[in-house]
Amino acid sequence: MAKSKPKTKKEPRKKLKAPSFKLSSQQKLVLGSFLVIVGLLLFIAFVSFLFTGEIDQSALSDFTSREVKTQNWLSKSGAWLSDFFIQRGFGVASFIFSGLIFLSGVYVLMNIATTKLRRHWFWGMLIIIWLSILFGFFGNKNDILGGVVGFEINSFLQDYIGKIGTALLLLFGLITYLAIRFKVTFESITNLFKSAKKDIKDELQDMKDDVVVPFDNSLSDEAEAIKTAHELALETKKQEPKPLVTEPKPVVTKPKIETAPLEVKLPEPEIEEEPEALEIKVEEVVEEGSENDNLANKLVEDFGQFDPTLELSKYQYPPLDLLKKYDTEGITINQEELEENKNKIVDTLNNYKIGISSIKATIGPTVTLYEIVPEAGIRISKIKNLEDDIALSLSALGIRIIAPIPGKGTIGIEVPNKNSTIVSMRSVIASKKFQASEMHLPIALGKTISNETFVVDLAKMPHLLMAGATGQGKSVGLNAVLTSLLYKKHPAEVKFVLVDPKKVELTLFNKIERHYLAKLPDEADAIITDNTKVIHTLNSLCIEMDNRYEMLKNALCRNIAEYNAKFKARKLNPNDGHQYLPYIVLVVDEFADLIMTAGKEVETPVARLAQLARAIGIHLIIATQRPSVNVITGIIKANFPARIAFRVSSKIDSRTILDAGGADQLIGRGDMLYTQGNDMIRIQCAFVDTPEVEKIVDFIGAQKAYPDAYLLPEYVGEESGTSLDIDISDRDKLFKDAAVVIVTAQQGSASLLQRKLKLGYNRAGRIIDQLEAAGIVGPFEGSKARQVLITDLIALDQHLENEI
Ligand SMILES: Nc1ncnc2c1ncn2[C@@H]1O[C@H](COP(=O)(O)OP(=O)(O)OP(=O)(O)O)[C@@H](O)[C@H]1O
Repeated sequence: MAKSKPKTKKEPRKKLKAPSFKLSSQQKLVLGSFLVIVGLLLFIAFVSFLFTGEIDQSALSDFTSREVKTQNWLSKSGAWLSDFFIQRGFGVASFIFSGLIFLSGVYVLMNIATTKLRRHWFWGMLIIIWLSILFGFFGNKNDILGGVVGFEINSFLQDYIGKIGTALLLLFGLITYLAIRFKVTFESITNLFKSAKKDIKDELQDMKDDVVVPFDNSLSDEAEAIKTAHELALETKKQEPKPLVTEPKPVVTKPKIETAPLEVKLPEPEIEEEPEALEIKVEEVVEEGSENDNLANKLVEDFGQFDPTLELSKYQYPPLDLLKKYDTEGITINQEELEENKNKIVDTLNNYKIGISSIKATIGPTVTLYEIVPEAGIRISKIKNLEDDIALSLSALGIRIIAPIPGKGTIGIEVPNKNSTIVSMRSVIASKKFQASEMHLPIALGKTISNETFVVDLAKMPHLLMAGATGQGKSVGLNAVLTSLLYKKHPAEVKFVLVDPKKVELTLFNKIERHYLAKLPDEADAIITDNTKVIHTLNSLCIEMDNRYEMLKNALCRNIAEYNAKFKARKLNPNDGHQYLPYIVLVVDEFADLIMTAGKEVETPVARLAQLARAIGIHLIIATQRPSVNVITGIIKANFPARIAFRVSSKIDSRTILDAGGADQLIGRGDMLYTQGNDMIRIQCAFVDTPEVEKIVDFIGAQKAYPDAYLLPEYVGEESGTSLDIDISDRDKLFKDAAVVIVTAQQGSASLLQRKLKLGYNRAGRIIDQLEAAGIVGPFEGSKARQVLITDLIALDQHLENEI
């Protein structure tokens, strides 16, 4: 008897529950609109009751008689319901009922899962009771504020704990509600007060500043300083409106250089939607309130968003002080030099009967740009052809003529400064532009001719080709790129794969192996110097790429940013093989060497990665000192739209890198041209020398690290591939390990193997087939994991022994 009781109790409950989850769309429409209307009717009746309740009192006793009329806007039913809920129930808090019923209707109509709704009802009811008691505390029995319930509970409480006790109990209820519902803590309240105090203080300070300095001359932002300089230049021009053909005066712009040391402040990494072209096609993600979403929301509510940096939460970004300040930093204006150059340019052009209507100079760190506006009727090509003549007359190397300067309507003549200044890494890292940038992979390359810090996003490039003759600043450039990323990205967010056939340039980075580097499993060194290992690494990256695509496809995401955002929002289950994906930056310091020795074996995976890897966060930086066509082949060039050229020895080399001349006219020592497909920008590369890099890696290396470098999937060369044969001797090396993983987890899925053993998709698939042949897992079952036929590890051992 006792046993049969729960059965009879459970069965009807199951039957009752089922239809509530399986309403057809039509039923949902009917039920949803019914609830919405009931909610609205109740609300109207309640509002009306506030005005007509008293008058209708007498009519309530004669509810059945049709003669008795009521004033409520919903007539008798309205009067009766309002009386029931408000007067005899919970007072004005009953309005919340109408809201809850209305909300329920909306949930049913919009097909939103009911978990959240249940929570609304639970908290709603508690608020109704609390409000009713609160209002009852101040009211009397017939008061509509608290209703009968509020009044009765109050009188009960006051009998036992008195008025003060009841008031304190109400306060306690409020605190409990805030603590549970909104996760309010004592700290958060004190912090709120503190920040409010600070805001007021700041506001007052701002007001003070506004009054004292109406125009701030000591602007720290370079861009603004330059703008001001231009404005001043314009003003000067206005004062001298007469354009002198024979004696044009240069208007000197004197950009202000930022010297104040800035503290490195890193904004929270933020994932943005990426609008770039994408390789994989996925179905539209249906943002419906599915059970998964609800679970994710609940997890986020309970534990907050997933924080990839948690494992190294105490990680400190390198401070700015590790970077050197240079004496030769800061632009000095040599008025004589400017005047002299201007005269020479004007004279040379005059010799060829080219008149100038105005000339203006902008002094950059290495070159000065003279912008000239020729007189009407002068052909631009005529000036362009005089490049060599102007260079001769100025007796200077590295003259470059930009005719016309895109978007400006002037012709630019770049003349190297006699004394060039160093652009320190420190100044670009400290710049507001870099600090405030919210790019995925920000790189501070250096300063432009107008002395603005030049910051680009590697994730948008999406790959970078760097070339230049030896000794012109390539290695410094690579270090600048790596340093920028180290200053801005947490070890959890980016990993480097460093290939250094020269064996000296990147060795320093060994110290941050367990923080920032990625390597092949079982490899002693993370920095790859051996050519065969480079091939393995490149192929391994291709496998990583395929794996990542698979993960993105399963997660219905188009790119890494979307995927990581979804993972952070706990919408992807790690048990399904999902994990937070760091960006991977592959740096090859001497590509020519690799191509010469390995040819196609290197070119093919590099081209494949370059073509496909952008969406899944693998970016390539390839440097070479031999920019010839057999190194930078067509297929490589086609996939590297972003290119940097340091000085090269011939126009042909310049054409190979940039598809245009110009790199042969640079002056070296970090003077470079950058292009991302269209315009070419002249930049002075930021200078960071080896001791500075050493200090940075020492600083990072001394901190707590991950147990190992980021492991790339293992690549098994073609020669060691296995067949699908049942032959035991042909099995994969990892067959036994895989069997253990599968039997332990009791889940026959290839993605489990991929994750646990760090394998590529194809290899994991092959092992699964071998496991099937060995009778360890069952046959393919579509989207479901295969059945595991061995129950535990002892049985597995026996099974394998019997095979031999
Ligand atoms: N941005 C820069 N600012 C000032 N000087 C620089 C800059 N870049 C390079 N130099 C100078 O040029 C020298 C050579 O630079 P770097 O070692 O980067 O050349 P490289 O192109 O890598 O040469 P190699 O190919 O032989 O390694 C540096 O030691 C430094 O003195």
